[in-house]
Amino acid sequence: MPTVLLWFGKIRRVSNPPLPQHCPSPRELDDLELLSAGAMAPVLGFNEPGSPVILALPDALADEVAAGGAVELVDPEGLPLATVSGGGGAGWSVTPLTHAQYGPFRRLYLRPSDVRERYAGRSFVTVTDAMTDEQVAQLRELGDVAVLALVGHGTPALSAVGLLRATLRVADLVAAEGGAIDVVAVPLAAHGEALRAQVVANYAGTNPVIDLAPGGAPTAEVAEIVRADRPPRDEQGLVIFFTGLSGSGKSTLAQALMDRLLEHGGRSLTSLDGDVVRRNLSAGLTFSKADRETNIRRIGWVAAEISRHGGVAVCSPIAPFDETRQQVRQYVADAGGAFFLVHVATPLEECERRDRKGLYAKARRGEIPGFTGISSPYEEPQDADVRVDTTGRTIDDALDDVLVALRGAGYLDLVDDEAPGAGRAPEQAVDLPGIPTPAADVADGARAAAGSLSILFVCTANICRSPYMELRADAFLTDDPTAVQFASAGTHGFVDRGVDSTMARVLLSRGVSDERLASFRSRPLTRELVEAADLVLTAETSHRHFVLEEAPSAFRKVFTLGQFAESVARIDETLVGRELIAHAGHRRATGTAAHEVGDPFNRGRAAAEQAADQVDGLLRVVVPRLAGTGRTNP
Ligand SMILES: Nc1ncnc2c1ncn2[C@@H]1O[C@H](COP(=O)(O)OS(=O)(=O)O)[C@@H](OP(=O)(O)O)[C@H]1O
Ligand SMILES: Nc1ncnc2c1ncn2[C@@H]1O[C@H](COP(=O)(O)OP(=O)(O)O)[C@@H](O)[C@H]1O
Repeated sequence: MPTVLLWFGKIRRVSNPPLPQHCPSPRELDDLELLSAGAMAPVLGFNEPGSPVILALPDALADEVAAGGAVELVDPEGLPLATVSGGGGAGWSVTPLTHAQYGPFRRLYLRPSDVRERYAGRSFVTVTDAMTDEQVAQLRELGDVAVLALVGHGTPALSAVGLLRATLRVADLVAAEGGAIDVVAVPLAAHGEALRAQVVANYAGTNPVIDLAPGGAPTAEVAEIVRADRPPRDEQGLVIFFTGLSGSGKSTLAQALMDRLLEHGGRSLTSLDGDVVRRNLSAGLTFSKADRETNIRRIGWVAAEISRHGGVAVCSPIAPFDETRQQVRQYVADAGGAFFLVHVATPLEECERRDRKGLYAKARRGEIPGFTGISSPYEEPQDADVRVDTTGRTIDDALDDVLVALRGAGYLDLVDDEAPGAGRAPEQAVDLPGIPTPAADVADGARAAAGSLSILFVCTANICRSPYMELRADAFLTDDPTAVQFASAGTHGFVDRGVDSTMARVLLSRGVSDERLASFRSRPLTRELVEAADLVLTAETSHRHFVLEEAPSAFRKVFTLGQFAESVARIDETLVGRELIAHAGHRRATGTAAHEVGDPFNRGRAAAEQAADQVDGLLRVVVPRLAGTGRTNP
């Protein structure tokens, strides 16, 4: 009880100096909760030899614990949760003080011993994603069930709250038909299969643990919950973060982007400009390394909160340090937003030539110490979504690079707004997605050739990853070159564009002819294209969700490329072609991060080569098995 704890706390503080306090990361807080409840047994503390359950303390505190002292772990609001102490080789033991008292669905976070007692005699199942029709049917068959929703950091496909809402909805549905079904929240962070099995066993005790059929689209009853939890990219909260030297053009481009966004309408917008923030949120901070870091973290924290609520934040500080930029990226990810990094890569000489505020001249004269680029470092980002050198370019032209990249990534479509073609080359003018494709294109003779399988590859803009897949897949056909027909489209596909120039060079270097490259034209995905294909293979899970929103009934034939490769590898080798697809549709591998083919667009040649290698590896597994149909079932 809180009063008793407070009382104990006072006694201890009177007799001993207060313990140093530390607030663990979200993942560590999940681990702490399970450790405190005995849910990880035989793992009982942090940092035990060979255990993945690690607590990272700042050096001074780690030394304190290693020397036999103790540290108090507190939640983000400062409530003491536990002490860790120990040292020696056996790890750090945890002494619980209290556990979190509130938070959404707190009542579902039960101790394993209570769960074993309360739900004795039931079947146990685990979920990490919204349940599919097949899984719901399975639940109905099982009778009385306890559903363990694994909601710890990095484990579920949805947010913890999203997964619990979706699972409770299904539980209500099934319970209404008579079965007893209860949901338990288990804050198990991603630590690998062994620990997961151990934790589940601790909750289930001697009751049977039943695996639900993997994969598939969420059942219609929870589709709304899933959509709200995992909005499509163009509705997701977004942080557009410009970084670059003073005078590189960050504020100018950010302002021009804001204007476009305002003209376009439909999103709530916040500007966090470097100079403006320094006059308000960060007033009083200097340009020391520590103060710059504080400044950027503040901007990042505010921007992340904006993204949490679905807004768009446009930030334009110098942000010279990679580590701080990564922290901001993490804040935004933790808030469920998307982070889009623009490196305004105008070289120092040009920034200094512009010297709009006369600061470079002063810095050169030594009047401003620690000036970025002159006497203080700027660490070039290696992870920018787009890199723009503004030298010798108009603002509109430079901004276009940002807009094309934003659209390519599926976040915002501002390329073809109310002022079409303004300052833009004709081949960059694009149509909005969703425009129905002409029927002639759908029928497209070769694609629908009778007897041969038609495979549709899908990515975002249909100018980089999916064209690579389409043009490259033939190379893995060994016997009959007509056994399988390959095509591609984009969830936000450009209309009638060629292959991205970097990816085109990679394709050329891998033996695809100039002629084939030249004949490729990009296009947006349509429901008809999905329906006409025997199999749809997407670059990323988000594309798969997009396809399923367009054509929910197609779910047995829509996979990420990586997921299909893994499913195929598990299916008996005698199954090929259409049979293989049908089989995989019922026994699909669960999608994992390793299955994603990330977007190399605008990230340079090395990133394109890397994506190409990944795709080649997957096509090598998939294509010969699909082509098997040409041999066994001509
Ligand atoms: N020592 C030093 N180094 C760099 N910049 C300096 C410095 N002193 C003042 N200024 C002016 O402050 C603006 C940069 O502030 P930021 O908040 O964006 O910088 S940081 O991200 O915290 O490093 C920057 O504005 P921008 O030109 O808009 O980038 C400068 O005008
Ligand atoms: N293509 C371009 N994009 C952005 N700025 C440009 C471009 N060409 C010239 N400039 C000029 O460069 C300067 C950039 O200043 P600013 O946007 O304040 O940079 P920062 O915010 O990075 O310090 C402005 O005077 C702007 O007019």
